[in-house]
Amino acid sequence: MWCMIGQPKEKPYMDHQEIIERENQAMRATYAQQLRFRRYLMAVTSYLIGAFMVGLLVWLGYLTMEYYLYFIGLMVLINALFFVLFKTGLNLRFSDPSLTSLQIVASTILTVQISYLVTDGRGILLLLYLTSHLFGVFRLSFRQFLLLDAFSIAAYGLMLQLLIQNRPETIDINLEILYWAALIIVLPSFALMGAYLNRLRERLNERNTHLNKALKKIQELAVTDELTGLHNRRSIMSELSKEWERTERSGNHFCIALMDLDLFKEINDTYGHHAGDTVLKRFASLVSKELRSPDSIGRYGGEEFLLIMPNTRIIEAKTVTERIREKVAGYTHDDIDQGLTIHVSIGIAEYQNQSTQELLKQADTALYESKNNGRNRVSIHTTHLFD
Ligand SMILES: Nc1nc2c(ncn2[C@@H]2O[C@H](COP(=O)(O)OP(=O)(O)OP(=O)(O)O)[C@@H](O)[C@H]2O)c(=O)[nH]1
Repeated sequence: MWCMIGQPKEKPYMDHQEIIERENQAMRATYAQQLRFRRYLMAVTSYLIGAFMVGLLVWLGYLTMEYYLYFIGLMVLINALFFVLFKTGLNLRFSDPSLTSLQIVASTILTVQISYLVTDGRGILLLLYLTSHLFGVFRLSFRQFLLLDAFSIAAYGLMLQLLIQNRPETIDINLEILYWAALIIVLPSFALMGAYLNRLRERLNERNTHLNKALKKIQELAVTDELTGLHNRRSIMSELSKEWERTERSGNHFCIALMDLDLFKEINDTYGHHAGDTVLKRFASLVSKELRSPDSIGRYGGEEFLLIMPNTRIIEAKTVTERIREKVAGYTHDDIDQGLTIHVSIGIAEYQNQSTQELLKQADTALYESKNNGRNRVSIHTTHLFD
């Protein structure tokens, strides 16, 4: 959001940019949640592959059907739990809403149990540890990864200890230690890969933030008058079109005012261009302070400004612009010259179903009248008003 001079800091309504920004945020949040759910579905797929592999062990006679059903039951339970967490949005209450660590812990516990229950073919189950840890590569920090690795290695170690204690005759101890050593070696390498991907992701995020900032700045520059900080001509004309469309739909009223600094050329000629610029900036600031939040003001030309007053009848517009005129006239630019005052001539017109061009022309005619009648005054364009 860019900041126009004189716009109140806290607005009682959301403007167009704020609405867009909020919509974007909501869209990003929805997209992130969809992405998490897609990753969860990937995890479900890897569970199914796991179920198939364990099924092969059953077929080979290394695991009883009873234990296999226990494995399938637990697998369904775990996945149903995560499904509910993602679908109800409860996952958003966790510090990591992707629940990556939790999912890896759950699948590790399941795999360790099956590793304990099989009578042979334990080596194939090592692949399940690796696939579950693969998911962490996308998400976890190096530290989180190491913690998970430590957990998995310790769980496997504990399982091994129980095997040695309870069924030493069914295992080849050297081979089992070799499996464990493989885990100890391979899992930390995943952590390194994860850390590398994390760094890449961070760099990408930084670059994105940078680009977003640059884009905002460009958008800001595209609509802002550099000198005064008000809307530039293109932007205020676009505001006028929007107000015209809004009012046409709602059947409400709005007014515009063209404001032109009086004898401004003399300021430039007498005090220099820099002093002229200072006066323009000050004028912008003075006027902005007098406006209500729905009003918009922009620099229409060199020392000419266009004010749009939504939901306003001509009598109210007259009151507002008279107040502006008085404020401007009452300000002394002592830093330029002791007691120096600048005046503004104003022409106002009310929307009466005419086109924006016609409306501008009417305000301009009224402004011309103010100039002709001695300047420092507000004139109303009255044609059509009482039709
Ligand atoms: N300092 C400065 N002067 C500007 C800028 N844009 C326009 N001007 C000057 O504004 C002056 C406008 O002069 P005129 O159009 O003759 O109008 P005026 O002197 O205000 O006389 P009236 O409008 O009849 O009261 C010109 O001298 C322009 O050079 C600007 O950005 N900075």
